[in-house]
Amino acid sequence: MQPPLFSCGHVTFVGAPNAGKSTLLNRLLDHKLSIVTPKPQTTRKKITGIYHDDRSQIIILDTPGIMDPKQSLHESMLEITRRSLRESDVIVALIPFQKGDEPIDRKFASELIEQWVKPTGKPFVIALNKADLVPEETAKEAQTEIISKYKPVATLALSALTGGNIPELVELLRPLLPFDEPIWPDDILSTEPERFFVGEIIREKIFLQYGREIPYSTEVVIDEFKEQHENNPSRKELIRCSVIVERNSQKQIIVGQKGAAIKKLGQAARKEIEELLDRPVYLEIFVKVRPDWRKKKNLLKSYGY
Ligand SMILES: Nc1nc2c(ncn2[C@@H]2O[C@H](COP(=O)(O)OP(=O)(O)OP(=O)(O)O)[C@@H](O)[C@H]2O)c(=O)[nH]1
Repeated sequence: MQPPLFSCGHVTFVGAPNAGKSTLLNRLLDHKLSIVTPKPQTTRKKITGIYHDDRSQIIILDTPGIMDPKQSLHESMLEITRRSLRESDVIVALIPFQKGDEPIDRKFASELIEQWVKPTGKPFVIALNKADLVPEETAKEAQTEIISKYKPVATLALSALTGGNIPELVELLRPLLPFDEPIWPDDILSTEPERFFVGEIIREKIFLQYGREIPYSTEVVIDEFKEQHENNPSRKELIRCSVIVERNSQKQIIVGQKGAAIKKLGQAARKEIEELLDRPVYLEIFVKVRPDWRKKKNLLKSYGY
């Protein structure tokens, strides 16, 4: 008897900031890979997560949310999303339900599908996320409307937060992928290196701890990531990083009174980095002012945008 055919391919998650793309990626992988915060525009770079089961390998590209670009950083983020769409075999357009009179943002949904998804010519699924926020009847009506308007390969109402209809999404995607051997070994969850995730954890803690414009004006750069030698009694991993801000006043906020805020940041980040790496870590954080870094192409390039 022939063994069952194996499917392997690239799927891009695309949608508005805060649609729940990162939550969905983490839910599918059953692992916190992509940082999640209640603030929009948390994801700034493409995150690759690899889903495995005995019949498929789905290489998922989580992308920065689509928004009106207000500065060079946003342009670079949108270019990352465009590139991911080009690399994908299938697209999952994420449209979240919202509380209130309108169950979904119809204007944005139309822009997303007509301007971003359809021009790629790739097969697409529309996932209506946050289905836990609306009654089942509302979700069904929205699905009917979406099918007749945009003619996707399929639609599905799901909840990345509660896990509702997540296995069904995999079942929908599998037949849309090429029949192919797995590209990656089955114990690999991501192709990004450890230092990338270390930077992301620090960025997440900044998003969670500081208010207003601070998270958006901040970038994290890992300057040094060094395993300590056997003869060092603490044998801790040494991680030196820079938190880049745009103005001196922001530096003062990051540091806080007598360094209290940066100490809190360091403690929260270190705890999670140690969980990720499964070894003790010595984390040093420096704050550097780089005026208008979000508008400067050369600086953005050096930060990986
Ligand atoms: N109620 C509800 N909330 C959700 C669901 N999925 C995600 N969220 C919440 O929505 C917020 C944004 O989620 P993210 O996963 O960071 O969204 P994103 O699309 O990756 O956002 P960006 O990084 O801005 O592009 C978080 O507070 C999540 O907890 C869901 O199914 N139901």
